[in-house]
Amino acid sequence: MNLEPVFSELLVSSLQKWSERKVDECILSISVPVSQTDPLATLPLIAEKHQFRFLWDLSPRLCLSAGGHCQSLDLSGPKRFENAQRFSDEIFTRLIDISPSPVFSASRVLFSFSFFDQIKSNEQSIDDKFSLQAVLPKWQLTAKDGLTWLRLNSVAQNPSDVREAIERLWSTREKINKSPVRIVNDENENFLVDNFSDDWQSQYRDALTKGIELINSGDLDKLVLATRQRLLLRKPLDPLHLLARLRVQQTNSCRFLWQKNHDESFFGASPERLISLNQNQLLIDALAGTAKKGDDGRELLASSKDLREHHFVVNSIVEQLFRRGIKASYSSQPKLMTQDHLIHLHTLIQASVEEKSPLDLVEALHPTPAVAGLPLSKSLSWLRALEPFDRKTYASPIGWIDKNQNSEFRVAIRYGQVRANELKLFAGAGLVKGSTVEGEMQEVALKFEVLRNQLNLDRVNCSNDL
Ligand SMILES: C=C(O[C@@H]1C=C(C(=O)O)C=C[C@H]1O)C(=O)O
Repeated sequence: MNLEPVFSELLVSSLQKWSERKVDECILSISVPVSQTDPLATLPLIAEKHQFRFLWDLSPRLCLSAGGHCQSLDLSGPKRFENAQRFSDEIFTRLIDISPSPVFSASRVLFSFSFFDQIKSNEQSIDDKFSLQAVLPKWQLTAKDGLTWLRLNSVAQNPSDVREAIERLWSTREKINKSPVRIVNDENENFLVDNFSDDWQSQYRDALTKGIELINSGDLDKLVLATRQRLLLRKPLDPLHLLARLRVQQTNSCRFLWQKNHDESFFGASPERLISLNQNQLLIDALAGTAKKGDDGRELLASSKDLREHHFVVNSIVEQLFRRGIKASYSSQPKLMTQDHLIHLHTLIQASVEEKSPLDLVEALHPTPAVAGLPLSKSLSWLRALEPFDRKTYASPIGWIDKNQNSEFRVAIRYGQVRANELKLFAGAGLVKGSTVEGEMQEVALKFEVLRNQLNLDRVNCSNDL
């Protein structure tokens, strides 16, 4: 593969491929190598005036950032996974990939689902009511193994659209090549918090008490109740600074960002793969059972309550796969996974799949009992009743599908929602037989504390009246 592109050659081959197009509204997807750069640090340059920004950061492995919409779909309702798959399939039939590029830099459709298929009506704002957002980004920057590729997706209806796309790609490539490698480094920056409220505690305590009653009476086997902590920041927050910190603090996770516009975004550092599909290899993380890192997890591995909580998740995932004709393999004993100050029970579930569409799998698995409960539909009704807010995209699938149908979706946990200078952190804990209100309060308080520390959120004043 010749890595150094030549403008005139790119133009000629693009016009040639465009002239062979099979659909009128084709999408040109053109990619070129750029000098090594950090997609996180360079995201403001590619996103420029575009509102939409996305980050998927597994660096030092894959790191991908994206900005702007080439094509997008927002919708709500029970058929959202099917419609999302159709959207993605249609995009890739219209897409003409111009230049050969490494597999890791393939064009991707990006997806964010909300937890429920309808957002609670009292929490909807005009642009906050969708349970699926799908985007083929205008710009995509992908880095892996010391290589970085820039990609532009653009609808081309006539030859001048083709030329214009190549010129834009070329000038952005030059900007990136000329700009020094800027790593966002905010090691020492504190994000000052004017106010943060501990008022989640009393409401959460009540919800936990009711949840434990439901478990003890045998109505439910498991229920994962979540709560949120609201923080008011000194100044509006640029989530990229938070993500740069999470990259240092949460190495064992995928850092993600979905920024709808300048004011509104959500981000997080998820240790939990809902699915990863690479060729025919399917990988899933079952993650449930949490302790503070301290005794190297010996207590956690011996805790019958945590093991039960964990096995509910493993069994449910394996059963969902089996129903779809997929035979999974996994070890019968969980291992430990550490994430900064937290330690979890973890089982890697693997399978070979043939011709499965990624979003069929996401639909089958979301939400797992790691973030909802068992039996599923009863636990979802109880979550609606006991959580006095809408989860929106917390604990929901976020991810991508590439043009080869490779795909990865994470469960959006260790998560915050940003709106101007308000930040809401979300965390949840799983209840099973043997859970106590105090134990689960502590688990969630610990999750909040870890996240606040990682983000360097320093409290200036304390008040309970947010
Ligand atoms: C729901 C969350 O985490 C989930 C719940 C866990 C538990 O209850 O032990 C552990 C990992 C996650 O699957 C969260 O962190 O918000």
